Amino acid sequence: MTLEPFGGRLRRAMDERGPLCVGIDPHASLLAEWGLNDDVAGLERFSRTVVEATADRVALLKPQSAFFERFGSRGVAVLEKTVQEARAAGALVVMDAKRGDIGSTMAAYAEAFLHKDAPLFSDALTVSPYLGYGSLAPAVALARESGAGLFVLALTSNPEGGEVQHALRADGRNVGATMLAHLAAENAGEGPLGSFGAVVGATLGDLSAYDLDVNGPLLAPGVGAQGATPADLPRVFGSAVRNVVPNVSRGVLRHGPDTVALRDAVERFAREVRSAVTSV
Ligand SMILES: O=c1ccn([C@@H]2O[C@H](COP(=O)(O)O)[C@@H](O)[C@H]2O)c(=O)[nH]1
Repeated sequence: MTLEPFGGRLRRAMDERGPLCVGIDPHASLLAEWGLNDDVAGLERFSRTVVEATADRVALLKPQSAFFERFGSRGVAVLEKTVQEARAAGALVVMDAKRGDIGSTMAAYAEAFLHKDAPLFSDALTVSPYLGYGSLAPAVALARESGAGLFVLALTSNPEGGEVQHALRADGRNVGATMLAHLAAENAGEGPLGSFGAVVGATLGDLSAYDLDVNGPLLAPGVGAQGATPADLPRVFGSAVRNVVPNVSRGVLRHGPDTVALRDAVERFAREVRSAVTSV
């Protein structure tokens, strides 16, 4: 069965549930805070708890692959289960694996995450365009075929990102802006929202120098532990805020393992994001 394109599914989820992405980032320190061992059983309990507490109420869940890969093949097995259970419970899943390579290898990464029969199939995948945007072509093609989406690292939330993303090209445009322009071209004519989004940090301050209107979603990490707040979103994103899905990982996860406390934290962020977005 072919899925409806990711952009349409995400738009609906954002409208119905509110535009919030909760990260599943099983840091060793969080496992300890939750009273869990830093092992595969702890990883599994942590991830299942987050899915049970949140998957029926948030638009997007974002497992951070690194924290699962840390445990080798058994960690990846937990990641597979986490994705499948989150999707079965009604959330869209963006796999945060930030893959990027030459085109022929990128095709294999795409098969791993975006082929509809892959064990790790996810509704969307984060990808790095820093081997050249064109190197992502196999992932774009397979995402279109499967009804999945991509989130391309354009302007990341970390302060070190600027040395690459703010670098000026010969035409005077910077690298981050160039990635946004590629995405606008990818999403041209798509509705209600294109499936090819950008990662743009909520921590970056005023982005009015950029054309953020890529007709696709803007995944905005940085809210919570990295210091940005929902109230910052209109100032950072301007009118593009209507397509922003802020990500919160540690800001929610630190309220676990109690399910009610996790849900309360999600509701609080969701309410604040809704009110910030509708103020524009
Ligand atoms: O620019 C980026 C891209 C991805 N991330 C990821 O988002 C979460 C943020 O976690 P917090 O605990 O809310 O800080 C994490 O998985 C990062 O790898 C990002 O922060 N910035």
